[in-house]
Amino acid sequence: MMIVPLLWREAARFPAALARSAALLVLVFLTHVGQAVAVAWSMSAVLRGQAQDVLLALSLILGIALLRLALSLAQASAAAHLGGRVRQAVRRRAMEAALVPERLHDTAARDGSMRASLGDGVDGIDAYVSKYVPAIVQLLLTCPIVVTALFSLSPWAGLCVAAGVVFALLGPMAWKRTTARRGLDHWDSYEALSADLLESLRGMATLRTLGDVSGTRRRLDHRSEALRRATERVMRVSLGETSVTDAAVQGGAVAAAAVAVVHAVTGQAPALEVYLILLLSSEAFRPIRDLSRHWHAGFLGLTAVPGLQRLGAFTERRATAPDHDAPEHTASGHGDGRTARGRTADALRVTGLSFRYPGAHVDVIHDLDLTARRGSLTAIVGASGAGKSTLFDLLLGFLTPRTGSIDLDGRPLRAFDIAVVSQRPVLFAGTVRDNLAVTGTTTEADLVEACRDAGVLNEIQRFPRGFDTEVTEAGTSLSGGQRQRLALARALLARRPVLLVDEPTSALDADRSADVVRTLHRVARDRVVLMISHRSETLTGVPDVFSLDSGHLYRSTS
Ligand SMILES: Nc1ncnc2c1ncn2[C@@H]1O[C@H](COP(=O)(O)OP(=O)(O)OP(=O)(O)O)[C@@H](O)[C@H]1O
Repeated sequence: MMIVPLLWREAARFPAALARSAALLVLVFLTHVGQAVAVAWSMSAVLRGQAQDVLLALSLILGIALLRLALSLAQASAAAHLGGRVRQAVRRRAMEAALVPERLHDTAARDGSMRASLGDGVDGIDAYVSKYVPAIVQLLLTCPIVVTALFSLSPWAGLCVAAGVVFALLGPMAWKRTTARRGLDHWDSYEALSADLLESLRGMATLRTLGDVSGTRRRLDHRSEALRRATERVMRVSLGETSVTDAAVQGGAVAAAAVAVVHAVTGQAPALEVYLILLLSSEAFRPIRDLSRHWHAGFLGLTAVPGLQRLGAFTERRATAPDHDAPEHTASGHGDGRTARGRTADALRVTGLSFRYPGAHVDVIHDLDLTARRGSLTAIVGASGAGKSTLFDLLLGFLTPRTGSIDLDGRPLRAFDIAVVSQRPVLFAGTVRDNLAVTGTTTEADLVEACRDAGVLNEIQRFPRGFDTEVTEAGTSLSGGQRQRLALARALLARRPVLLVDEPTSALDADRSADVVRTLHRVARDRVVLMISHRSETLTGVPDVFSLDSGHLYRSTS
């Protein structure tokens, strides 16, 4: 028997569902005991030749069997309900913890591992909570009753069964540590394989071009082999555990049967008592057999506990600041000067900003001051590794500065003040319309206007289904330039007072690039627009160009 307090706490969060599931399981068990008594009665009646009692006992057995069927169905449904509630709660908390910007900078986090924990790990927890936990409650409540009843019939039989129960429960504890260690090894192998698989699928095109498909296949084969070995080790240890439990159960039942035979031969007990001892000693071990069966069902989830714990799946998060992607509460329209519907702000001011990555010895951003104003574009240039993305992530609140402040019109900048177009924009599976409207409900006119401004309207209108065209996962059905311009349209539709744009024209030809830059200049009349760019043509006409060099910001002379 393995108790995981964390999972018990999860089950206890739903006391009514847990009580219903356990109570029904106890009732199902009591029908087994009732049936055992009725069978003993019928057999002793047969011996005594009392036909009426035999008939009565048989009717009782049939009635109990029907009752058990109904109770078992109700119990299965109660257990599924409990498991479903726990699964939902754990997954919700894990998702809340996983879908935070800080995760972007968690260098240890791998999407495949997270997927394994959130999927199979949480499903496994369901099995532990909905089946194993009620089975333990059943064991604790019913075993003492049956053993006491056996004691009252025959102290020796009671003693044999009690010893069998204790040995069946405590025996496997001898290698509890090995079981736990092998279980965790198994989960680690499983997570690693899931993570590698996902990464290989995502990078398939690159792997093909690099000619490393066979190398990746070999790596995945090694992972699979490691998982197979880990699974076998778990199976071996669990087989040992099952054998000990079975030996204890069989030993206890056989010893009690021997006592019953002695009673029968010596005539110490009437036939009814002998039959009762035989049948009840078998029933006394039923909760242990149930427990053993459910333990294996919940084992995968149990081993996923540390991974889920690292994800924060067992910790209730306090209410946080409004979601970065929360829909705007302003009226519709993407205020680009022609509509006055979006909120506006005058100045974004960064003062004395410093940042250092955890574990690093030097700051990536040094005492940085910057003011970007509404009315005209502000651009930042800098070599690779200068800290541009880090600065954007600080502005977006994905990272917490070591010193300094970021204000919008004199108050702290909030994540939902900002719309962003990143260098490699993320699109989601769904229609073009779904992707554009992620920041809130949008009218057709808004969509058309934003797409025209972003220079992507003509192409969308040429798609056979227009805005209802399906975009495949990660936007792979669109060109890089189309993705970039759709992302710009999406950012315009967000109607936020600050727009951050990272290399807005990196995937565009000269004509489209000029269109986008014109749009940004126009948008900047009504918003604070801060742009990272390397291309000189995008910097033409930009009054405020800053240069970032190893985390230090200088006003650029170009
Ligand atoms: N998660 C991280 N942990 C530790 N160091 C990091 C992390 N992310 C970035 N860095 C380091 O911070 C420095 C700045 O990186 P950053 O990505 O901000 O540069 P960048 O100017 O955006 O570069 P690029 O133009 O190539 O995108 C680099 O030296 C980089 O190695």
